[in-house]
Amino acid sequence: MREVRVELGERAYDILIGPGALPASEGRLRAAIGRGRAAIVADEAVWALHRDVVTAVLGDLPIVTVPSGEATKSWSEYARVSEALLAADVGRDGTVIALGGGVTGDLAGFCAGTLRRGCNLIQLPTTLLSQVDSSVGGKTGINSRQGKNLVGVFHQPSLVVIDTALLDTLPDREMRAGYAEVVKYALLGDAPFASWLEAHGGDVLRRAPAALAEAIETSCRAKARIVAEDEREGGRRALLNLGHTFGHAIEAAYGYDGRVLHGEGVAVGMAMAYRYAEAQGICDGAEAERAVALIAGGGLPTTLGELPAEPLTADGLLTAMYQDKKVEGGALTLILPRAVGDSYVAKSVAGDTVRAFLAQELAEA
Ligand SMILES: NC(=O)c1ccc[n+]([C@@H]2O[C@H](COP(=O)([O-])OP(=O)(O)OC[C@H]3O[C@@H](n4cnc5c(N)ncnc54)[C@H](O)[C@@H]3O)[C@@H](O)[C@H]2O)c1
Ligand SMILES: O=C(O)C(=O)C[C@@H](O)[C@H](O)[C@H](O)COP(=O)(O)O
Ligand SMILES: [Zn+2]
Repeated sequence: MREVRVELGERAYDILIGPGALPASEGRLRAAIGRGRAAIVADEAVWALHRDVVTAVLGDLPIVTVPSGEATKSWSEYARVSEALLAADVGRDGTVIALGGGVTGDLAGFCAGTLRRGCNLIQLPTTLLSQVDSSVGGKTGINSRQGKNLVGVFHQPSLVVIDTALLDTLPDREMRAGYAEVVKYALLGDAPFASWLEAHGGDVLRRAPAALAEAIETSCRAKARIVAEDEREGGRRALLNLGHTFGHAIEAAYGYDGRVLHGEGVAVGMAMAYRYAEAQGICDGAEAERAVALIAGGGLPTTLGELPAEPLTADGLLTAMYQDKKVEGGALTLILPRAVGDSYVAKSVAGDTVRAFLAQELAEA
């Protein structure tokens, strides 16, 4: 089994990666749970598919299932799940075990972070996206009417167990959506990884075990390094948001109804960040082209025109972008690429310039 440590002092934890990592980690899971009461919060589709392997390892714990899909990151599910955990007697010394993709992990993590002012959290991610990104780093939360992830807390897990065998049942579209976040690590700061993905991305998407484990470990190492340097996004962690200011605005415009998945919004958002940077003279055209090709090579959309028909407007998208948590002093912050494998945090980005860019993107869609 591969192991990655997130070096966060007294909140440090391990990420265990591999096919069969879940059954192989029984002892580590029991130690992480300790003596308090534990309960599982599970995506209902994942529970139906994988309950046997989970109960074989964890026994018959109280289980709270949540509906599959982004709409679950809501106030109503936050209230319902929190009440169910309290009813199951999960104490401050207790543990919430999140089983599912990023939706379940973000929601269950937020419940754990606020239940009795914070209890233990274990992440058992079951999508490629959650295995390379959302289960690590402690960002938890829900969406609000105003936008994406606007209510939440930083709450680190005490253990992350990534059983890559669980991906065998993941639909191909979800594999591609998770691959967008894999490509993100390459684009934001790892040019050799970009070259590796150009050669082996197809193997990752086909779930070839060696390529999959390599991509997941490389992604988790990249995220662990950045999170250890800047846990609460005071600076460098914002790089992990490459493509997300555009992407979150796109997701909001589609109403979180499943037509545009998070990874798909991020894919288009990253391509837009490269085109924006090229238009501003920050990034060379050939580099932007290479980045967009890497994203498209994963079977992902790179333009607004490839998304389902929806009456998007530049003003609507820009308004959503101003809900971004990176806004400072009323001005946009964007993660902008200089090249493949090199991006930086750009503050005080002029809204008018972005509006004109959005109008251009929509005109070409
Ligand atoms: N906290 C973070 O740092 C962070 C990072 C990236 C993304 N996110 C969030 O993660 C969410 C997206 O997560 P996601 O892409 O995992 O989506 P998801 O949780 O909605 O899961 C995608 C779909 O796959 C199904 N599924 C999950 N595991 C399966 C399996 N093994 N077999 C079959 N089906 C399975 C689910 O039922 C669901 O329909 C977004 O809300 C995004 O904002 C958070
Ligand atoms: O962990 C981070 O930091 C990230 O930005 C990872 C992103 O992939 C993820 O989508 C995150 O939830 C976005 O964070 P937000 O702060 O923009 O809500
Ligand atoms: Zn993301």
